[in-house]
Amino acid sequence: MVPHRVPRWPWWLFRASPGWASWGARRGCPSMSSRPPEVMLTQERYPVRRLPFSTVSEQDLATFEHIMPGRVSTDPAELEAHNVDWLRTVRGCSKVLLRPRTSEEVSHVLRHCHERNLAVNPQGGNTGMVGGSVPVFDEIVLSTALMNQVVSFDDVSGTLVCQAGCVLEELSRLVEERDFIMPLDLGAKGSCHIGGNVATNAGGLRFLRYGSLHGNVLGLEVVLADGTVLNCLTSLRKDNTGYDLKQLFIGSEGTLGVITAVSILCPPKPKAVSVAFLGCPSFAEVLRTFRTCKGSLGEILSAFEFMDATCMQLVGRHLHLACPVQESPFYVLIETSGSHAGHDAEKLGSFLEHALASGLVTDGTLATDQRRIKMLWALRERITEALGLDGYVYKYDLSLPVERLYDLVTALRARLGARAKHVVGYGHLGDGNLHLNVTAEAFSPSLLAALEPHVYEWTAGQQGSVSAEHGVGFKKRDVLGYSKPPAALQLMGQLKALLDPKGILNPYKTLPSRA
Ligand SMILES: O=C(O)CC[C@@H](O)C(=O)O
Ligand SMILES: [Zn+2]
Repeated sequence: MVPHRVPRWPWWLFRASPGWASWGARRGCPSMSSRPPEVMLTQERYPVRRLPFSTVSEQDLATFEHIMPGRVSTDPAELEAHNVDWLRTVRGCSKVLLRPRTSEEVSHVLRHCHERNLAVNPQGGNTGMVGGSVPVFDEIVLSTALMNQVVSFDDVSGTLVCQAGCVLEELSRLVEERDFIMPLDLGAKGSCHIGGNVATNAGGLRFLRYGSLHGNVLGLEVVLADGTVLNCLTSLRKDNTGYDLKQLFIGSEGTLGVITAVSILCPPKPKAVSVAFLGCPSFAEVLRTFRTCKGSLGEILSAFEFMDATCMQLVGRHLHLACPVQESPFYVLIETSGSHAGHDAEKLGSFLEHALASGLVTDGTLATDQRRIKMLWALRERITEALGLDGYVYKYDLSLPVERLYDLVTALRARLGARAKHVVGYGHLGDGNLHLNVTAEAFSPSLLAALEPHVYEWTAGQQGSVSAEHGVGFKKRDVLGYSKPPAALQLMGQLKALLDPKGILNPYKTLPSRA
């Protein structure tokens, strides 16, 4: 059985400054008695200027109402949740929320916005990490929430075709009932939309086994800035007819077009899943364990995650999750997924025996039933949540050579000393992806100055990437130069100008501000 993991980000546990719990920002939020301080407006915290877009007039509202009767909102209370990111770090001041149901409606909206020079912020589940899904100023929020129809599922090929607003967890349930799984899984699956996943090229926990959405997405329907509907919603495995245009929109964060439907390839559901949670005496041993594990487990290895001792302490302190093995400097979570329980158990058993005997790991526990698998995954998946309860969090999502993955964490601890509350490293080691998080009592410009550009310079020194899987959004747009050459950035700007000449789609995101 595929483990059922934490269903959605527990948004209410996050805080943007110490001393208060986040309030009312997301769907399904419980009512809380005291209202927390508002998140600072992005335009106040960051040096960003509004571009000369038009502002929405009564006439525009009437046009939208005509396009989608009853699905145009100007209610400030309703807009609040769409203006603030789930980490409660950025906030726009949009006055209009549109909820189309069809790509035709999206097309009519964009045609009108293009003519009128109105900026638009496409929004899925608003679960992003880099401020890409909320307006910076007063961009119109174009939500995919009501575009939630499954079009078809082919249980021979495993191809799912659905609208962009389908929630990942609901799609997972649907395909699992038919003995398939979604090729991606994220902690945010209870809220995130498949269109948002594709627009941000979300990575997640199944990347090691099934690869990126650039490989799993077979086709897309996209509405361009001028309202043109680009129907590339093919379900073909092979289609070598010139430029693979859909790839342009995967990871473009709604800056080149609005994804309205997706055709995606789902792998067969593994018949046997096991999870081993192991303690390692040092990072060198974590690396050796990874190497050995790849060699011994081969095709059944489906995840190799790691976390350091501080992460474990924080999930213990803030979430009361108990460490299932002896305390260790590092922990790894290894998942296997295969088609034959006996065969997988034999392979995993001999790998674990070897790892323990040779001192690669000092202690470990193995789960094969769904309840324990879920428990072990929670230790890794809920680190973000524990960090959110620790204070203000500075987040870095880096791609690095796996041998150097932890060096920056150690170096930063020495560099920051008592200025940081905690410096932790965890992530998708199997993908060379480090989540470096630094917590502090509150946001401080001087701590930020100690972190940036140092973290980015260090990453560039390793030929790494400043965004492995979280994307660029608003927060990382001015550090792209650390990972991309000027000619690549120039070409990105040219593509943007070609597809969205007025720059109305998700402005202030993805492209450098001085492009
Ligand atoms: O909070 C983070 O920095 C990472 C979140 C997510 O990508 C994860 O892998 O847990
Ligand atoms: Zn991650």
